[in-house]
Amino acid sequence: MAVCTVYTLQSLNSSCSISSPTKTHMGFTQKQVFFYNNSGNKAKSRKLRGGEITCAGDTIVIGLAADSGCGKSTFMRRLTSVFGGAASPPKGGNPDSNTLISDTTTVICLDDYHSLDRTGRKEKGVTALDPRANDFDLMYEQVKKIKDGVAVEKPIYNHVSGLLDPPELIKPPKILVIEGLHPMYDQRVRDLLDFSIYLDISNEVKFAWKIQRDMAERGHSLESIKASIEARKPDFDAYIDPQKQYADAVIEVLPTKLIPDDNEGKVLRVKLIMKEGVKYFNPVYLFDEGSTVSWIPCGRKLTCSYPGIKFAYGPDTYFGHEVSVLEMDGQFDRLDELIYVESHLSNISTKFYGEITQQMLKHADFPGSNNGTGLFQTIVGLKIRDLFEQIAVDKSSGALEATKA
Ligand SMILES: Nc1ncnc2c1ncn2[C@@H]1O[C@H](COP(=O)(O)OP(=O)(O)OP(=O)(O)O)[C@@H](O)[C@H]1O
Ligand SMILES: O=C(CO)[C@H](O)[C@H](O)COP(=O)(O)O
Repeated sequence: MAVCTVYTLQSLNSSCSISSPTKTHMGFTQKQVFFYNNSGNKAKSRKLRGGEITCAGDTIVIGLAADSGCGKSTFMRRLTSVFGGAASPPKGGNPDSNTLISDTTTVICLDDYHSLDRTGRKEKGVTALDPRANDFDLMYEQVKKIKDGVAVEKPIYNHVSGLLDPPELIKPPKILVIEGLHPMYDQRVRDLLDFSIYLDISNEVKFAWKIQRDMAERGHSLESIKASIEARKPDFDAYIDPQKQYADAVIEVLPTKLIPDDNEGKVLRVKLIMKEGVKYFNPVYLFDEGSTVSWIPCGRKLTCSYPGIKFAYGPDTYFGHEVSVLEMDGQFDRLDELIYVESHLSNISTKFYGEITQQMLKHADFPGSNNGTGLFQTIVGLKIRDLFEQIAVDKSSGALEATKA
């Protein structure tokens, strides 16, 4: 019979400590243990053999990188929905907070680590994409603390005023998502990530989306949108784009190949590039793992109007890494028929038959729900849930082993 000791459990995580009486469960003498973080607050809990084990430092960290206006917010809404429950800004806090909190996830926007406000950037002649306009030391220090189970006072960059507002308290969640321009730029921050995603929107498509949003919704002129994209491009190429080489999954959005010389940017070709050999992440495949497949699903079971839909799947290399690539060109006419495509995909980490289709139907009004952007964002959301659950199981069995020692 084993009894867990302060020493074995502390060795799991330096920010844990232990107290409380002994409890017997299935012949296994186990303490009812509680962990406290370094500030003395009782931390999160998880179940272990019927006993309640509460431990700081269980937060997994996901990085999502993309340029502004490339669909990060939409992706976050899909991701938090996979975990259930609505995401909202911290209650009673700054109305211009960029943070979104749900039961399981906290999404922080890395714009909050701008070290220069809008005026400061103008005076120094740097863009927000320039590392000199961002405080990577603080970003690292705070993400590390949250990962270790310690709450932090994170700054807020106010996108309305362009100023740095007083900080807000961020408590360690189960899943912390850091989204923004530079989650993978600084090696120290990159090393804290359990999984990373890069949204790679080609220039043509980015331009079309920017026009759609900034002209229709924000009243900007076509000329000013063009000028803003041009002004950001050198820094985007220098500091943002290179991060994709580090990503575990890349969603690449390109113009369609189904319409010759298309320049409308409405029909999209989307690739999901998945790195091989990443712990807790098994790439999705179509029909047969490792084969090269081309599939036109249009016909009896999937309604397709012009220009149709084409899928492709196969192995490739990406920045010297082995990857699997799933591609979808075209768009769905009827989302309920997506189940036909879903049933031909494997390793999708769903909990029940049709879960992808259900998620897509639930958010049919989100941008990209009729094409590969929505489909692949949903799939990546499910893979993140799976990764989180696998890590939790591993940590629980690690704790159990420790208690047996
Ligand atoms: N998958 C998509 N298909 C079509 N348009 C899209 C898609 N994703 C985003 N967009 C367009 O881009 C705009 C920006 O999307 P979103 O707000 O999700 O991006 P963001 O990266 O969070 O932007 P920002 O950082 O500037 O707040 C949307 O309003 C929409 O017009
Ligand atoms: O690239 C951006 C990240 O979303 C913004 O442009 C950056 O945060 C600067 O913000 P603002 O537009 O308020 O000056």
